[in-house]
Amino acid sequence: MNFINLINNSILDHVKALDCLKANSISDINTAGLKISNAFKQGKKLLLIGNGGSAADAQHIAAEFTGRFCKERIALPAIALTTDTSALTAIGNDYGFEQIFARQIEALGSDGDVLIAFSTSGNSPNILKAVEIAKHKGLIIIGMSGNEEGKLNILCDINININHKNTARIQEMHILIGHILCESVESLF
Ligand SMILES: O=C(CO)[C@@H](O)[C@H](O)[C@H](O)[C@H](O)COP(=O)(O)O
Ligand SMILES: [Zn+2]
Repeated sequence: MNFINLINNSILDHVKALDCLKANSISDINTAGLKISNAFKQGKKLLLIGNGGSAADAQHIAAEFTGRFCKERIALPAIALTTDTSALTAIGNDYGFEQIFARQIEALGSDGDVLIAFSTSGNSPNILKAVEIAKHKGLIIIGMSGNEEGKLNILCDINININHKNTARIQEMHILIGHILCESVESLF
């Protein structure tokens, strides 16, 4: 008994997801980096949302901007809306789980801010509600998804879609894209 087959299959699957990213998303990642840089240069901020592993991705990328990624530069304003347990539990309890991000965006989002919405299914109701209100408030929406048929795809200004069946592999591409965005934006500050 060993895990060798599982390990080989996971690596092969990861490479397939990487090929898909390379073939389809380079221009969109470039546009996303420029939009985030321009927003920061205009004094706007970046908000990030996601569920489960993608909540961790949202926090991870926000921290790269407020802290630093590869070089010394000014602190950049990025906030993950996945971290405030009081807000998440109060909004979830009083308005429903679908509203946990939407309500925070209503409170904190402004015209010209950027929202990164991570959702591997592209169909999580709390993500879709958040994107709806963000659109209404004039935020620029970058969707990171993984299901060609997800509803998120058509709601975003920039849609970075990893066409793959496996949630973990999609998330691995999302964190790579997140790091590339950090390095691209950081190079301009
Ligand atoms: O990390 C993982 C799987 O790798 C899970 O926690 C996963 O993020 C959760 O099932 C999420 O609820 C999935 O949501 P979404 O990506 O479809 O919006
Ligand atoms: Zn996971």
